[in-house]
Amino acid sequence: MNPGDSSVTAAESKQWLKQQKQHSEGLLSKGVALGCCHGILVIGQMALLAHMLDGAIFKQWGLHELAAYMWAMLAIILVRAALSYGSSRLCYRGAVAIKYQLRKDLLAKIFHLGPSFVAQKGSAESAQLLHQGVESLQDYYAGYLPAIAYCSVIPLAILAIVIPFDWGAALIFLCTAPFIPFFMIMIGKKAEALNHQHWAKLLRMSSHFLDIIQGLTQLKIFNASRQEIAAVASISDQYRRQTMSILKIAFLSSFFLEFLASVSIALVAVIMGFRLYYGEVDYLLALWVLLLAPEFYLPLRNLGTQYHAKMAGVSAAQDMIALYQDAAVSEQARESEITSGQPVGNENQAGPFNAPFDIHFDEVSFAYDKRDKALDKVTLSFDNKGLHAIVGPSGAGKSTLIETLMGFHQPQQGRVLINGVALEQGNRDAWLQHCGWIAQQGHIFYGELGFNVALSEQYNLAKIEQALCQAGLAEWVKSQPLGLNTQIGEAGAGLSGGQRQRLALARAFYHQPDVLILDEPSSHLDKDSEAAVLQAIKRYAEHHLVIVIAQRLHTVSQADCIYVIHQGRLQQQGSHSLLCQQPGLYQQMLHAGGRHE
Ligand SMILES: Nc1ncnc2c1ncn2[C@@H]1O[C@H](COP(=O)(O)OP(=O)(O)OP(=O)(O)O)[C@@H](O)[C@H]1O
Repeated sequence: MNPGDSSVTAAESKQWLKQQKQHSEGLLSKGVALGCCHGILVIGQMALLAHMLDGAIFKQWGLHELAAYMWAMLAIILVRAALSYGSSRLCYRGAVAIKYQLRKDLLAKIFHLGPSFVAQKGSAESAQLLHQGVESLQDYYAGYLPAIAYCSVIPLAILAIVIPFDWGAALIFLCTAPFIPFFMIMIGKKAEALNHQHWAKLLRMSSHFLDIIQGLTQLKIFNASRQEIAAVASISDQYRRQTMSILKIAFLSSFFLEFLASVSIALVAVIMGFRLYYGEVDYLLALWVLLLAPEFYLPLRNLGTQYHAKMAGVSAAQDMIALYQDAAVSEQARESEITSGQPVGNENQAGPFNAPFDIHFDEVSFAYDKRDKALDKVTLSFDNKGLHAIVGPSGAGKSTLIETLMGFHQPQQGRVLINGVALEQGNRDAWLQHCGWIAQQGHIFYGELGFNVALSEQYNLAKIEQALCQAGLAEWVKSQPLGLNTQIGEAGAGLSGGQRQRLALARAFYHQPDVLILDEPSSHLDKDSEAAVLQAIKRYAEHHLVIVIAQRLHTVSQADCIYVIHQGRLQQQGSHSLLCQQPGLYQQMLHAGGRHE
């Protein structure tokens, strides 16, 4: 799904945003309640002020008569200040609690949808949704939603109290108030569409920036940086123009709201002035109504200033809902597979998978969207331990086969059976807990070396040292002044290709997965280190299942079983010595020096 192409309507988005209030653990409601009390108390404060002015100006009161009112005034000001502080703080904390929960949920959904979803959507867009998208909800929950509540409570409270004293003044309030929300809705319609386009453009711009930063070296080498800078300038300019259009609407709407509010207050003042002149009301009442008039329009004016927070929140929420829907569809597909699938083997095993594992691909076919089959009726088995290798030319389907084994792709035909249970019938997350996967470019996280091996701040020192030793990295770590506390830069900056690969291997040895999958585990290593690492892998395979993807055939000559894949089909299988004697692709690859493009 492209951003901005979301099929989620604004109404659904608003409904969904309201439902998320439950994550604020009541903080938002308490904050709004305090805010309402703060707003309602203004009626008393203005009544006191009116009495004081009336007394001091028209009744010639001295300090003694005014003192009681002044103390009451001080008390009310202090109470209102405390209520205002408490309300803002609770609303802020409520919004933070909602954001925290949403980030957790969204991240869980992204994990559930897996790497293929992130690859399709774009990592920058996913990150932007998690960061900026969720962040834009802060003002929605802490600003816009309370403003809505104040609008429906405070003006009504003022009306309800003014009516018994002077229904005429209440009538003026009642007639002028609807102009403001009416005008806001008119402007909001136009601004809503613009805001959604603005959000979509922001997502595209983030993707573009990330692409450029990641490919900076390539762009420099191929002298393409100028075109890219021009492309970025053009996207940024479109974004700037869109931002200006939104700002124009925001300024215009603020101006009209202020204008309408000022005209309304002036109208109240003029009408009350005439009524006072003709003796319909006394000074005290006229003064009180006049002091209350700005307070009556204040929540409506505040709502106007919070309106952009609402639109930004609604736009971001549309993409979040789309993500939830994608996750729900994937979940449903999995559930329907479970209910419609024929139970295979022992049904009780369908829950958590238990080691040791026998893996069987039963006529598995899979094609990426509208592409030729990447896997075509593949039938093969991996025993519960030993070294197994998958070889084949580039684009043969080796990675797809492994990703299907890890449940990232659902076969369109056939099944992957783990201990006799179809993978889609069990819990994929439980299965993944038993797998360790070292991709060709194993990801190295920003952080300390020890963390990068254990993927946790708390680690077992002896285990980590053993893992580093197995991966041939122990000597290098010892030579570092900070040892395991050595800081590693983003994506392994500061490490050579070989060190990164060994670090990723050490991670696998530390975690001791039952099924270890390695993609070209020695591609960045020199001959001596390669032999040592292959030896360590072979030793690991004595008690675990290890599956190695390789194009360099000498790295798999010791494998217990080699599977040769070509154009998504299993072409040959057997030991190195057997395949060497068999005419076929393996022989051709051997003669071509291990590679076959
Ligand atoms: N995300 C994707 N979307 C569409 N097609 C894909 C995608 N990933 C792979 N393919 C296609 O599926 C086929 C198998 O790809 P795969 O990556 O599994 O091959 P491979 O054997 O691992 O290649 P290599 O050794 O070069 O990594 C190829 O034709 C490839 O173009």
